[in-house]
Amino acid sequence: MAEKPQLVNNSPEDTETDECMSTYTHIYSPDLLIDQVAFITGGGSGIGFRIAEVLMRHGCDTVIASRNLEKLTEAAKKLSSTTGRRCLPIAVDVRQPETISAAMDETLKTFGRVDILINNAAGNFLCPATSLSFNAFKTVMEIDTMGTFNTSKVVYDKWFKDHGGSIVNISATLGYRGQALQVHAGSAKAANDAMTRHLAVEWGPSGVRVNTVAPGPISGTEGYRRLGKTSRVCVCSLTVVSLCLSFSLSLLLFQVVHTPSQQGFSAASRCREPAIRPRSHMRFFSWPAVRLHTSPALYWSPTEGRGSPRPMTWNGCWVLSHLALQNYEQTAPHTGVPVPEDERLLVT
Ligand SMILES: CC/C=C\C/C=C\C/C=C\C/C=C\C/C=C\C/C=C\C=C\C(=O)SCCNC(=O)CCNC(=O)[C@H](O)C(C)(C)COP(=O)(O)OP(=O)(O)OC[C@H]1O[C@@H](n2cnc3c(N)ncnc32)[C@H](O)[C@@H]1OP(=O)(O)O
Ligand SMILES: NC(=O)C1=CN([C@@H]2O[C@H](COP(=O)(O)OP(=O)(O)OC[C@H]3O[C@@H](n4cnc5c(N)ncnc54)[C@H](OP(=O)(O)O)[C@@H]3O)[C@@H](O)[C@H]2O)C=CC1
Repeated sequence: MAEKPQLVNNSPEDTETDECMSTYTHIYSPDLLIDQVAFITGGGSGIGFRIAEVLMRHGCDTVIASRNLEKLTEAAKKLSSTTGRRCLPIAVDVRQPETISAAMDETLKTFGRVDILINNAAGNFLCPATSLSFNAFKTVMEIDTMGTFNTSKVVYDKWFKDHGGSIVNISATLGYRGQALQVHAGSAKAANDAMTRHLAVEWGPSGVRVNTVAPGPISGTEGYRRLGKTSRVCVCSLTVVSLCLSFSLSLLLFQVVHTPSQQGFSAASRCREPAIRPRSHMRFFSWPAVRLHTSPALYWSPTEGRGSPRPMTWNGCWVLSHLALQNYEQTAPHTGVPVPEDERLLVT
């Protein structure tokens, strides 16, 4: 009889810095992305850095692209020495399509292919609308929204159009209900969410999947630091914050590798209770709350439907990610063993 599939629960340590994790437990095969190539904007820090690390730990080579080449070079060294995979740092301003175009040329020359695009680069700061200059609003729209379009279009034209691929846009939940001091970032991310749906429909026939992951506040990141102490207390008052940069791990891998068709997966959350402990997340995300939609976009919205956003704990992300995978794939990660419907929420 096949061994009963179980999810492991080995959380990595929390960290406040852009260092690779000192230990790592694979929940999927280490070879899952072997010899694939990911182009990650903003991959030199924060969430983008962690995404690069996780993909590389599964056999992927990466390009990390942003404005600060010194920072990228440092990050690439850390990533390569920890994972044994290649990481190419390239200076890019996503507001300037010609820099992205040159970066793609360099990527194809070095690696010969691109399989995954992570649109993670963004800019944000807290500012009330009344104090926000026209240029400040425009700057955030240009980095977050134009930047996402620019990069997607260049990568599509130069490679995905003929070879297919997977685009994952890093969004944010702050615009779902409206947050003070965030009209610029909320508007930009909302536009990106719409862009995700449109491009998924248009480019699906070329074998390109376009999805969104929308995190709530993630501690240990620049975005989180920029909230400032007072705002952090407002946002996090009920929750023990823990780093969950690794949220990207299983969910992104699941998305980029396992979603078989143009139609993606929508994990629309409806949180009705304090979601602090993993068990809450289990109920919260239990079937059929995690459900398949015909929408091509994936929205992981751990704070949607709540009065105020709260940081997702690592364990919550862990559970959510596995639920997403299990419910969609109906197989256990790593083993491929089919998961009986009544046993899909196993967590050890
Ligand atoms: C009473 C209420 C109490 C509490 C509030 C409660 C809740 C808080 C609200 C919501 C929080 C809820 C959840 C949020 C949780 C987490 C965050 C979620 C999402 C995070 C999204 C992110 O994107 S995080 C990414 C963070 N990292 C970065 O931003 C790094 C990159 N950033 C930059 O490079 C710069 O900061 C930049 C974005 C400004 C771009 O740089 P550059 O191109 O060089 O532009 P500049 O020339 O410097 O500036 C352009 C114009 O913008 C104006 N500006 C710049 N900074 C500010 C600022 N801090 N405040 C206001 N305006 C600013 C600048 O002056 C320029 O405008 P001019 O008119 O002067 O030209
Ligand atoms: N932190 C959080 O709590 C949350 C974050 N997010 C999203 O996660 C993503 C990462 O944020 P986080 O890790 O916090 O922040 P970081 O500041 O670490 O990441 C943003 C990255 O974008 C790059 N970048 C900024 N502007 C440009 C540009 N014009 N061209 C190219 N690259 C650029 C920066 O590098 P460089 O300076 O070298 O250009 C930086 O590496 C963002 O999309 C953010 O909106 C969403 C919800 C919550």
